[in-house]
Amino acid sequence: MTVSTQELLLSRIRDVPDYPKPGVLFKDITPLLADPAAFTALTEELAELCVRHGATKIVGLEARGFILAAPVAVRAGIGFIPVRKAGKLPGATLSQAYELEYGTAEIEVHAEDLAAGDRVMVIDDVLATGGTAEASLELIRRAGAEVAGVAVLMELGFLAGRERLEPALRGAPLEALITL
Ligand SMILES: O=P(O)(O)OC[C@H]1O[C@H](OP(=O)(O)OP(=O)(O)O)[C@H](O)[C@@H]1O
Ligand SMILES: Nc1ncnc2[nH]cnc12
Repeated sequence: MTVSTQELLLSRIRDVPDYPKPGVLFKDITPLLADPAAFTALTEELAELCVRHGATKIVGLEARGFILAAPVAVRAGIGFIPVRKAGKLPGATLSQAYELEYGTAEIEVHAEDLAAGDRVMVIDDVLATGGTAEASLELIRRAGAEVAGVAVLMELGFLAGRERLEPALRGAPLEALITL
C-alpha cells in the first residue's frame, strides 16, 4: 500500500472521545465509507490481501465488518460468509462467546457455510482487544476450515489485540492497513 493511500484512509477516520462509554476513544469509519475514493482504495487493498494469502472464503464480522467484507469479496471473486451476533442466523449454527473493549457478546456462523478445505480470511474494521477476531478464528476452526489470516483496516496497538490473537492465529498473518 502506498503512503498516500494510507494517509487517505487515516484522514477519513474520525475520533469520537467517550463513545460508547467514558474512556473509550471510538474510531468512526463513517467518513471513510462516505468517500468513494477512500472506500474503493480500502476495498482494493483488502481484496489484494485476500488473494495474496490464498483465501477461498471471506468471513465478515457483524456489523461494521460486513460493510467492508462484502465489497472485498465481490472485488476478489471470493464467497462471503457472515459471522453474526447471536440469534440472527436461521440455520444450524456454531456459537462462540467473547469479551470486547466495552462489553461482552456472542457470535455465530452457519455451520454449513464452512468446511474442511476452505481457507478463510477474516475481515473487520478494527482490531481492539482482539476478542472478536479470536472468537471468529475459534468458530472457523470448529467448522473444520483453515484460517488464511485476519485483515483489518486498523489495529489499536495500545490495546494489545495482536498479542492476544497470536496463539489463535497459529502462524496465520494478521494484516492491519493502519496501526494506531
Ligand atoms: O478487538 P475487539 O475488542 O473485539 O473489538 C473489535 C470489534 O468491536 C467492534 O464491533 P462491535 O462489537 O462494537 O460491533 P458493531 O460492528 O456492530 O459496531 C469492531 O467492529 C470489531 O468487530
Ligand atoms: N475504540 C474503538 N473504536 C471503534 N471500534 C471499536 N471496537 C472496539 N473498540 C473500538
